[in-house]
Amino acid sequence: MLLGVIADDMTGATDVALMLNRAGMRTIQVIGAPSTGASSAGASLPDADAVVVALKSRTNPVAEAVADSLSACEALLAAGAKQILFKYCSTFDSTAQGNIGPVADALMQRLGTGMAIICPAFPANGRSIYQGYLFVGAVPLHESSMKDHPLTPMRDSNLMRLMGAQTKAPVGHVGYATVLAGAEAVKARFAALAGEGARYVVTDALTNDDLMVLGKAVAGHVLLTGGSGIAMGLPQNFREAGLLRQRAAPVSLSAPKGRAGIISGSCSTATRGQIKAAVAAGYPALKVDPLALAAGTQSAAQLAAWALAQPQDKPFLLYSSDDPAEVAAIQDKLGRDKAGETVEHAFAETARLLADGGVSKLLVAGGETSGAVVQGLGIGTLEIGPEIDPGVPWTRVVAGPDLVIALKSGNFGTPDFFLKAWALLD
Ligand SMILES: Nc1ncnc2c1ncn2[C@@H]1O[C@H](COP(=O)(O)OP(=O)(O)OP(=O)(O)O)[C@@H](O)[C@H]1O
Ligand SMILES: O=C(O)[C@@H](O)C(=O)CO
Repeated sequence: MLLGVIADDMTGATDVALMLNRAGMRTIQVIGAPSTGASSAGASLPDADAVVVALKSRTNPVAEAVADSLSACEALLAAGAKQILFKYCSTFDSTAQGNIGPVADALMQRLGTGMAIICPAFPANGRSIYQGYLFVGAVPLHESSMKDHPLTPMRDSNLMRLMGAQTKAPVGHVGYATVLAGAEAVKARFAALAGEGARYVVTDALTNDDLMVLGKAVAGHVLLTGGSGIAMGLPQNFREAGLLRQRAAPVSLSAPKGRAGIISGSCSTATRGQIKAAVAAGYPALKVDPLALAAGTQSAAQLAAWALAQPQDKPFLLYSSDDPAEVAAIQDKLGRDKAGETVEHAFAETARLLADGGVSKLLVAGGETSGAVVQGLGIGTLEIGPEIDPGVPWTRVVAGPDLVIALKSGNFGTPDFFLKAWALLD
């Protein structure tokens, strides 16, 4: 293994795995922190150029997030990783308590390094950094829909301040003019900032070319932190060092015979648009009611039975997705956590019943929903397939039931995502 990645959520993990796979690294995603009890922790990881460990550490208690990230790091190092990337969200999802700062601090200490880059930029999905401010499309992060995120509301866009609130370590900045001047200029700026005592460095990046420059500049860094964009330039470093052969990214994936379906617990604007398009295209669709689930008048068994009874010419769609006012009303009645858990639990159980019933091609929308479904299906390892849209690949289950599955971040994908994804399957 060349590169080890620790991702703080499930869909973020497939996002970065896709980025590496596209750039020519054979990448495997494993679910959960591998056990480090045994001295041979790395032996439990699959053989690949890059391994992405998908954690659920974005919003859990800080101590747990740190412990899981360190376990993952240990296993990746034991398997031979030469560089570690801590992957968080391209919208820097976190609070003043963490978990980005504390996890990065712990990894920095474990890896014995004095500096790490901070780069959530992902231009293909509209995330760019200028003067250290993170933008989502045309607006600064704190003006985007992330300002109202239920768990990690982002009310500032300045990455130096956001990171500064989560760590005691000084945070510096590499401006855009330096990035435009190339990798050597960036390296010189890193050295100057290190001399001034900086331990984290926010880097401006507006385009994929900028990410390639930054990727080159961090070739010698043992720890990187960022979104999937910063992974773009890393395979080339390994190739130039003679450690990686040229390899074409997959353009399709052969899927096992069986039914196709969609499960969506994501309530994002993007997902709701994608559901609208699927319903308009005549996909059989059933809206799941969290209140009925909580009251026991709707159940996973009923959802699965409905889905398996639908004609097979179009994928079925099970969705709890709703607009913010409806979600707020349900949260008022059930409590926010109970509402989320009720839906996630139902979808996890439904997915298990669907796989038992012959479903072999599944699209899942939403990070938390994906985590629950992957757990419900007992998936241990995923191999990365072709890109459906930036940040969202098809994957094949390697350890677990025989199926192909795509895990879509709430905010990702074009409006016809649920319609076009199937064309990439053989
Ligand atoms: N109708 C609903 N009312 C209340 N909560 C809901 C409803 N539908 C889904 N949920 C819950 O809302 C949460 C949605 O989070 P999820 O991470 O799956 O989607 P997302 O936030 O759009 O995606 P991402 O994290 O990838 O951006 C889940 O906990 C889900 O169970
Ligand atoms: O970086 C992103 O935006 C995504 O990979 C993600 O982490 C969504 O949860």
